[in-house]
Amino acid sequence: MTSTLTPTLAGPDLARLRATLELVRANDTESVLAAAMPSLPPAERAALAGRTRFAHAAVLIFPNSLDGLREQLAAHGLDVGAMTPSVVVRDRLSRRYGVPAAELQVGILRAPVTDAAGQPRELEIFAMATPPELAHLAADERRHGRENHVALAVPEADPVMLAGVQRTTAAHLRPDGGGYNRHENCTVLYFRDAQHANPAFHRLEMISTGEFPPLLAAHLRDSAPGLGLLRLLTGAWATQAVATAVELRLPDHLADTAELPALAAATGTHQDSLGRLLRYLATLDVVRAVPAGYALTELGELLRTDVDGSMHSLARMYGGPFYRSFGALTEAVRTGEESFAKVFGAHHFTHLAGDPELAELFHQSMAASNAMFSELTRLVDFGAAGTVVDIAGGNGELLARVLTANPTARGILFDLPSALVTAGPTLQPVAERVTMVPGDFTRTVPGGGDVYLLSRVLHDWDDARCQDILAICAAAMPEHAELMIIERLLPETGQADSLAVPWDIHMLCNVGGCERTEAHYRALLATAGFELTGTTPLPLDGFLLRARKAG
Ligand SMILES: C[S@@+](CC[C@H](N)C(=O)[O-])C[C@H]1O[C@@H](n2cnc3c(N)ncnc32)[C@H](O)[C@@H]1O
Repeated sequence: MTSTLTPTLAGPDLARLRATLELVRANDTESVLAAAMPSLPPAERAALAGRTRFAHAAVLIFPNSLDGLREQLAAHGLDVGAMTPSVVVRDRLSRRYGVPAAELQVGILRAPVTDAAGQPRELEIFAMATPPELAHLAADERRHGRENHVALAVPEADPVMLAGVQRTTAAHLRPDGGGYNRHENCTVLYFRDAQHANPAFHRLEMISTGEFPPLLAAHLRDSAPGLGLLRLLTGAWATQAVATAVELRLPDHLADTAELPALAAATGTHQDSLGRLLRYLATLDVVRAVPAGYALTELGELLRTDVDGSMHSLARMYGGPFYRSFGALTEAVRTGEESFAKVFGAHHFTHLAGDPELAELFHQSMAASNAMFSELTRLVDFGAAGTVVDIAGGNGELLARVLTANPTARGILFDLPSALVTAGPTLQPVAERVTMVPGDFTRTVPGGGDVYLLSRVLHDWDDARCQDILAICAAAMPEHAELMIIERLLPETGQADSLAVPWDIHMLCNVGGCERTEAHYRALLATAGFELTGTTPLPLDGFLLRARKAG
């Protein structure tokens, strides 16, 4: 049945059409990318612009009828081609509003547009015939602009290039479905930023000639609502799977055999269950499947007990005591007091003092980040230092490295007695040049040193305690001595992806301390009469902060 209605274009739709037309005229590929993904770094934006081309911007309008719409649009200066039916937008509207698809009539019209630089682009117009009973749908869509999008063509897509384009985009926008259009032989990937301030950029469409089945399947999988959340919610399972593997010394045994029966025998485990654990560990990139069974990945190698930089103690701490205290994180956030003390009945270091085995495990686990220490000894020449005093130096891992790299330097390891008893094996190769001094840094620290190290100590404490520790160091340090602090630094602005951010929560939960920005440390140092003289990055998001007494 043909409608005899003359379509009327509502004022708001005309305004939205004009705004979209203006957007097409005013933009090029780079500016569309900049607007759609403001957090995309300029170098990546330029690379993406080199592989894509701004093709069109789209808007959905709501005339009362689709018949004669071309003529209506022409009367408003929009020269559109023939209308084709839209299945994708119709089905999305049908699902969104619970209206049977058969009751919705949606067409696509395209108007060629030339941008300011003379480049050919298009205005894509989706039009839904809107009888009065669908007016609510039109009002809601106009308000939220959910079907607005900008489209980029990927002219010479190949599987590797398109995977890079997809990954780069997905780091800034959420994958939001897509499909392969057999008639036009093109693959379309949708991305979404529902919070974008400009509704025109709520959706981004990437159109590539050709069919890319594995890539499209992965994109559709990532598009499922809740997938990211499921990954977050199962993070604890990953922690426990790794901790269990380490508890069973599985990484050590995997260094000898790949076969499941032999692994089950060596670890004293139920073979089928061990197989299931290994299959899960493979998805976490800790092991990989090989013809005979499983082998360690590069990451898994770090969980062996006999490798330099082993993280096996850290896995036991994070899957053990710290796992239990994280279970009470809500309490820490509620009160601002560390949950470790609630769970174990005493502050972290008091608890360790009464449990030598746990103290040993903790100090070994601190050594898991010794990549920071190797870089420090590479960056700093301690040759002329004379005496290096490591304040709260734990089991001596850092001091041993400093003295090994600087054969003329001498060292003092200062820490609580419970820590010093764990230091013997670590310091053994440099034992002749080291003095161990037990003590409490809230009372005194050794004087007469040339370099004072404070590695990962200040983040254990609140500002008031840090000021005390720094003041006690200042009082003990000769005028010429240098203070070297190793800490992670919170980003000064924004949400930069720094390990300091999760570790700040770790500090809240386990010791009642916090991570800080560089400015925060500068201010703390100033209260004790120190001047920050330099900040140098170290591996694992660590930093070396160098300070001297202000003149
Ligand atoms: C996080 S660990 C850092 C260890 C080492 N500096 C490192 O970077 O691996 C903190 C150290 O502070 C020590 N500590 C805690 N309270 C102390 C106190 N009151 N006096 C001296 N050392 C203390 C602990 O024993 C522990 O070795």
